[in-house]
Amino acid sequence: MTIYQHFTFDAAHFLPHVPAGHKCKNLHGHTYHLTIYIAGELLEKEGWIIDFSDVKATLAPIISVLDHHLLNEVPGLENPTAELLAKWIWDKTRPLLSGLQKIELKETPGTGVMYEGN
Ligand SMILES: Nc1nc2c(c(=O)[nH]1)N=C([C@H](O)[C@H](O)COP(=O)(O)OP(=O)(O)OP(=O)(O)O)CN2
Ligand SMILES: [Zn+2]
Repeated sequence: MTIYQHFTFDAAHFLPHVPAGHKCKNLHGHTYHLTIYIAGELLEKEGWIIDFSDVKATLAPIISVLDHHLLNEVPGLENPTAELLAKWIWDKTRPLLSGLQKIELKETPGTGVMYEGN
């Protein structure tokens, strides 16, 4: 069984490696939508895979590094594309959440990335 939990955070960024004149070279912001998928066995007594509260508590310190910050200043996010941000979130979350299966990160209503660790 797989459960999921949705988070949002707001952050500014610019993309340093796009060609001159590309709009994303300018500082701008997004409301990111992050969905975390966790797979595991149903615990018989509790009737759940993991308490959603525990997932929220695990993600909180990771998201707080991003929320209302300039992503380019976060170590490891000097080129904060959606792809590299998803990988960064995965790399921070995976050691803390053993059943982590997939993350989805939407940068705009119509664009985003899915990452399963490879
Ligand atoms: N593969 C990727 N392409 C782009 C990324 C990315 O992370 N991965 N990022 C950007 C920029 O961050 C940009 O802010 C997003 O631009 P865009 O999709 O054009 O979004 P808009 O809302 O500005 O689109 P409009 O159609 O102009 O409203 C670009 N590409
Ligand atoms: Zn952007």
